[in-house]
Amino acid sequence: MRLLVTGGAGYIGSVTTAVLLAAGHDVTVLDDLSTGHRDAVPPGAGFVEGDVADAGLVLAAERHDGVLHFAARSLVADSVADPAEYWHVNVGGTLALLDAVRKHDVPRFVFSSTAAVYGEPATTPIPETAETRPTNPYGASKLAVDHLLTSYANAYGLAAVSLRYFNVAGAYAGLGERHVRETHLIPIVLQVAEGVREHIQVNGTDWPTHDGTCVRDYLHIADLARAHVLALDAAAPGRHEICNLGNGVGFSVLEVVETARLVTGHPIPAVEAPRRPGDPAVLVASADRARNLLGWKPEHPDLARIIADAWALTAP
Ligand SMILES: NC(=O)c1ccc[n+]([C@@H]2O[C@H](COP(=O)([O-])OP(=O)(O)OC[C@H]3O[C@@H](n4cnc5c(N)ncnc54)[C@H](O)[C@@H]3O)[C@@H](O)[C@H]2O)c1
Ligand SMILES: O=c1ccn([C@@H]2O[C@H](COP(=O)(O)OP(=O)(O)O[C@H]3O[C@H](CO)[C@@H](O)[C@H](O)[C@H]3O)[C@@H](O)[C@H]2O)c(=O)[nH]1
Repeated sequence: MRLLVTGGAGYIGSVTTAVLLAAGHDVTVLDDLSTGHRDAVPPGAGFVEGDVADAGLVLAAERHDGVLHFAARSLVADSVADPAEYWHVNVGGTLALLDAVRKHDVPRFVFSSTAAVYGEPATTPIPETAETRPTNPYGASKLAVDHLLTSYANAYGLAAVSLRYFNVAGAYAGLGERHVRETHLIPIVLQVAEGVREHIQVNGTDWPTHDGTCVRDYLHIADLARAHVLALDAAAPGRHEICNLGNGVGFSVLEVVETARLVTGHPIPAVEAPRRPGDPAVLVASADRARNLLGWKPEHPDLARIIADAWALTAP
């Protein structure tokens, strides 16, 4: 297929681009490089520097079979402090992109949704049928797009798939997390191991979890990327499919730090810090739907392996 990948210079978009190319697809990346890197775009993909709202220029030039939409603002705490950009980019930008998709008759649309749409879940692991009550504007903006896609599939026949990622980590094909301002747990923990930071701050030790720290479901980037290739095949006209992507096992912040100590052989000092605004206590996926609909199964569920792959790329 000929595909447009928005956000393909970012962490998840670049790895997925590499996997799509390996699967034989043609890929053009559209990215404004606001948080991504030009050199992360895999060789073999076309590159256009621009905003998602400029997608019409790319889609007008050539017929495309699908769009994979990764470009977004995606930091929970930032979205609480300054929500405007989250609504503008994540909802306004996506709406402009979908206008271009309709105008140029692009049949398939795969969207990076998130576990953050669920908020504090009533049950764990979380199925797609769980109530959606996001605890931060980031999750709310992604949920708004999920609703948008349902209506576009129903009314305009779009073949849409929302993939609700839980916490993506690790590295693949020489590509890993490389944010200028890093906020994600595993890359920060590895920066401590590397000696770039003195310690890891544990954001809250009084959460209602077994050790008082937040629990997340960490998924290998290679497994996540593969789900996108499967989603393109599963997409059906007039349907909006929603699938969680996670391993179904949760690890606390302290368990992640301890695993990273074992993997790296470094002490990784941890200090207690206040809770981070917008954080839910526990997010663990039920990914049964992805298994059944996409035929997807994680191949690298081991947390130590996920951390080791990231460490292999960053280790001094
Ligand atoms: N990292 C995770 O654990 C996680 C979990 C759930 C969902 N997601 C979603 O996955 C997607 C990718 O996340 P990531 O971690 O790779 O983030 P990232 O910041 O590394 O990548 C985002 C990319 O989009 C580009 N971009 C941002 N705004 C743009 C715009 N208006 N026009 C064009 N390009 C733009 C950035 O330059 C960057 O290259 C996001 O939609 C995010 O919400 C991530
Ligand atoms: O220095 C740090 C960094 C993080 N954390 C905690 O570690 C957990 C995981 O945090 P992080 O790695 O920042 O991921 P999340 O905030 O869970 O968000 C990620 O995972 C979500 C899905 O669960 C996605 O929607 C988001 O885009 C993605 O950033 C949270 O409890 C954080 O408060 C710390 O304690 N110290």
